[in-house]
Amino acid sequence: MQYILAIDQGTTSSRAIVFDAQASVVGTARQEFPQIYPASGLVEHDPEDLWRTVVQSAREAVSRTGIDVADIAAIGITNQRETTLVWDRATGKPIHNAIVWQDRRTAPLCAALRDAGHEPLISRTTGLLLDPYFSATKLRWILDHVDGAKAKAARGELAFGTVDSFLIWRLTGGRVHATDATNAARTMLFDIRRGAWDHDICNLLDIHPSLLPQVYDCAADFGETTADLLGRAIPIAGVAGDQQAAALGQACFTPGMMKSTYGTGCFALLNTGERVVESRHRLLTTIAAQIDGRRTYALEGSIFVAGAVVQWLRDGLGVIASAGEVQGLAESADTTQEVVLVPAFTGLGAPYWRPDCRGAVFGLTRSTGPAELARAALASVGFQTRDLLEAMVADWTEETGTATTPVLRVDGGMSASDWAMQFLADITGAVVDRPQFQETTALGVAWLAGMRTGLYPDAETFAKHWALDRSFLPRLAAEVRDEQYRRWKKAVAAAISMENDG
Ligand SMILES: Nc1ncnc2c1ncn2[C@@H]1O[C@H](COP(=O)(O)OP(=O)(O)O)[C@@H](O)[C@H]1O
Ligand SMILES: O=P(O)(O)OC[C@H](O)CO
Repeated sequence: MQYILAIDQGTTSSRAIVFDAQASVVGTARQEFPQIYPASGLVEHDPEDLWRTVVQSAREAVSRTGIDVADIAAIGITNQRETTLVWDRATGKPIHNAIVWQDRRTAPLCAALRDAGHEPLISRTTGLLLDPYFSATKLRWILDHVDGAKAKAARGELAFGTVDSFLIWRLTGGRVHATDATNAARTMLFDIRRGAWDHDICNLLDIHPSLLPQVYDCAADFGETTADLLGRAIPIAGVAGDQQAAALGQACFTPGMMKSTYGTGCFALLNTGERVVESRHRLLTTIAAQIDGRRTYALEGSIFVAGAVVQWLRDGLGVIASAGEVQGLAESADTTQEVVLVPAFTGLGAPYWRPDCRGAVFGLTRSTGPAELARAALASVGFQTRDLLEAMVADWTEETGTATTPVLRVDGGMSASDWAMQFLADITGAVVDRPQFQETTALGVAWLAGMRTGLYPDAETFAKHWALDRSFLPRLAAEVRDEQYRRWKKAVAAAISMENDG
């Protein structure tokens, strides 16, 4: 028993990685799947695409390594969070496409709940804000819009879950309906202090308790896969939302440590240890991990569009053929043009929380071209991170009484761009550390599963594996940095002022 199979079901692709006993990668496989955009602000995934790509990539990763399946000690599952599925318990078939975390269709319901004065209870209990980002209102939407769903839910015939739950259900042949505390913390139905579903919020949203999965530690017994999937039953021993898993993979085990992941979106997590820090600056409070029944917490800043802006340059504008080309194009930009791009394609996340805001570009001239747009696109990710970092430092300083800017441990597809990472350091004034090993999300959940099965060591020993690839130091003078940031804030304010204005 010397391998761990990590499944990373992300927003744009499903990945499977086999790790050996030293937590080194011995095999990987990845499959993309289609994004479904039914209308502006709406994003769905076909659940069968999620399932198919997970199974295929797991099989491919295992067969590429040539290892004996009997040597896989356990599986770890990490996933895009908040994305909401409801399936029929009898057939295992979802009753609607998965509604993806980016989807804004429940903005009116969130606004109605806010107007009715429910936000304080929800924030205090769940650590979240009333935003369509989270699962609860998406679940309500499915129950309200699928014929017969409410009656079936009342009869206990339906199951709700985030992607981890759906995968666990399918992998175990419908025997286990479970999730872990980090995923539960993203539903807006979970009391993060008590570590239990909150009856008041469930009642408020009319969510029948039979819909909800059992909530376990991140390293726990989540059942065994059916033998037909990989040739042998394998225990599922670790589960965590992908951003929490990345924080573990980045070895952010100590309060004050921070990671920032640049995938489709950007998610920055600051470890606050056992403290539940209530943000005064519109960040989220979330469960960072639950191990041996002990919960640790994080402050989180969530940005909906990071690498997705590069995808837009590639697929929407067609100015690059692959994501890797964006840096060269950005470097060729005329730097005297001060183009600012606010990529609010699916609204603005932290700290603005404006689901109805849409993107905008400022400073266009007759000679603005693809290079200037590419530069502005990469820069927008740095500016958005500064928004988060300012809020985080303020919250953490108020909590601890010490003002320090944390080092940013970065990862995710976009962190491959040296230009973007240097700009990030320049505009935030923070040191940006990129590790050698980039699959931190898979590594984090592999650690949970491996620790549970006795293959991997405790956190402290595991943290020693973290190795630096490159450190980006801030080079801009503070006045220049602040002037550029001031223009960004003006651009965001202008984009917000256009909200609902066509
Ligand atoms: N060299 C690069 N420069 C900038 N962005 C990149 C680069 N390579 C990938 N990306 C972006 O990173 C994202 C993919 O990162 P990944 O961590 O795989 O995301 P996810 O888990 O959300 O699917 C894509 O949005 C892509 O545009
Ligand atoms: O799949 P990713 O890497 O885009 O992460 C998505 C987040 O979990 C959404 O909260």
